[in-house]
Amino acid sequence: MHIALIAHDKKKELMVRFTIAYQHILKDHHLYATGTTGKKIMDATGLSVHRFLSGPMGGDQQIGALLAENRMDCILFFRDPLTSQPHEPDILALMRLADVHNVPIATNVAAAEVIIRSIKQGDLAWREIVQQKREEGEES
Ligand SMILES: O=C(CO)COP(=O)(O)O
Repeated sequence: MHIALIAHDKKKELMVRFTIAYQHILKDHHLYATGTTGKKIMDATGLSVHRFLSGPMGGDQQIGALLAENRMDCILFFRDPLTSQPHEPDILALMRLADVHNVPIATNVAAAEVIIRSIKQGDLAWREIVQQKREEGEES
């Protein structure tokens, strides 16, 4: 499973604690993150994370590009709804693309816990079929 991890500044500590708690599941998947979030996760857990640019510099858009190609299977995005973000349009675009492509997206830790447990149970295995179809389409 290709999993994107993103957290706004006031939610980064929560994301770090989340990734420590679910490290035993996350370690079996391909992890991606925006720049600062990814660094904090790697420092705290030792997990291998592919880091994109920092969110305000275009990291959300880079993850959005993978979503648009159906190369991302779920997004765990701990948003801060109480602080305005300079790159709000990028954030909205990311969430829109998740809806366009039916990619599960959690925007808070409670939803992220549901998604991570369902990944463990294999409930998102249907995403592998989506990926397979995409790869077949690329070959033809
Ligand atoms: O701003 C973000 C998401 O919108 C997160 O970016 P950073 O992980 O680089 O702080």
